[in-house]
Amino acid sequence: MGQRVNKVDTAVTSTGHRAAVGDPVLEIRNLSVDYGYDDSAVHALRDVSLTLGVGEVLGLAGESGCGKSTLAYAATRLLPPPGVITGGDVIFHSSRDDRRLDLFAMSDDQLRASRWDDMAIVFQGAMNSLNPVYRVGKQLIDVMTAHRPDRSRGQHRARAKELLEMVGISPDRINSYPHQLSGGMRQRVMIAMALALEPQVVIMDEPTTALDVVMQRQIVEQLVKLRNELGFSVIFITHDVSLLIELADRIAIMYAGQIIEDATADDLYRRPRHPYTYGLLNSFPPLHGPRRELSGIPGSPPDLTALPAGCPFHPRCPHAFDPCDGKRPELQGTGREGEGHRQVACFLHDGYEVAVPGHLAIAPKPREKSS
Ligand SMILES: Nc1ncnc2c1ncn2[C@@H]1O[C@H](COP(=O)(O)OP(=O)(O)OP(=O)(O)O)[C@@H](O)[C@H]1O
Repeated sequence: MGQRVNKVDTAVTSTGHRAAVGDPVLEIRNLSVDYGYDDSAVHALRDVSLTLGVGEVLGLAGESGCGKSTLAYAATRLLPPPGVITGGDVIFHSSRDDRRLDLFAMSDDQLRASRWDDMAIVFQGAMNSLNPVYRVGKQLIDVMTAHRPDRSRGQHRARAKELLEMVGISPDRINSYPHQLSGGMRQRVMIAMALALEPQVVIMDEPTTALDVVMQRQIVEQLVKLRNELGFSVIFITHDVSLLIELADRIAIMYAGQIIEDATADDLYRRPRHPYTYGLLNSFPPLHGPRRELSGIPGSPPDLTALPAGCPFHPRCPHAFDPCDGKRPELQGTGREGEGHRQVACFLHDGYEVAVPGHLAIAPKPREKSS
């Protein structure tokens, strides 16, 4: 039924993560978004570039307010006012039929046809967006009927049952109303809905945040299983980087509207390069391994209407030195052997490694602040 991963080399690492970033399915290039205009504009995204590979699970993490949801809304052209896209492109490459879609150049009709079919989105609090007066089966069938009017209701009903089963819900729940399902089950229904038309990209914004840890874990495991079976690509947004270490192939860390580090999940976990990544890893308890003391990140993110000069993290950074308050570091490769993919926006990254207690013992080599 679903498309299988057969186009890309998806080498699986010892931890089960896929290592390769295959052909791109979604390219976000230099995307910038403001809320409002002029001096009071909130610069929610600044020059964000991110590529999602075919079959890849890309995690996007960062503190609240760093722009994760804005990225999801803007990249799918669902940004509500007063959000304004001030620059950039989003390109979708269909690996099924070699279509290349420039999302910002598409008409509304083209966008409507592409949504759910090419890209599906599960937004924050989606489980509460099921219509309480309709049975879940009807809601699944309605989405499919709108996009596949040539198929019979019987076919859609059979597919709805299959989808429920795929996400771990008994197919006889097709006649249940949303209030008859637990929060976890409602969230699974939303995932089933997102997968109904076999999209190539699924964007999930904090899909498990409202659920307890056990349920979160089950849903994440299910998602990985489905991705392995069906081969879709995922952008998974969360503030919980520990969850991403378990789930994602690659993780991009956002701070103040920018990507500040982008690396495979293994690399990010073992060798975080950006001091903010280090702080973030040290703010959440690991799902596995020994307990450790969590220190968090002192201070708070900057006001996005008046960003500090230089690196936006420098006022909170314990390692800030000369260039940090004057020049904005670019997101760039580290140039290190074996780190072909990793990118980091930090003046320290060259020849510098930080260690996260409880994550990995690499001796930190902090540089002295120059006087
Ligand atoms: N409608 C709006 N008007 C003005 N500013 C907004 C609006 N929506 C979001 N913002 C601002 O844009 C920035 C990015 O918000 P966004 O919701 O994208 O962050 P986030 O990382 O997804 O946060 P969270 O994890 O809390 O969902 C924040 O500073 C937020 O205050």
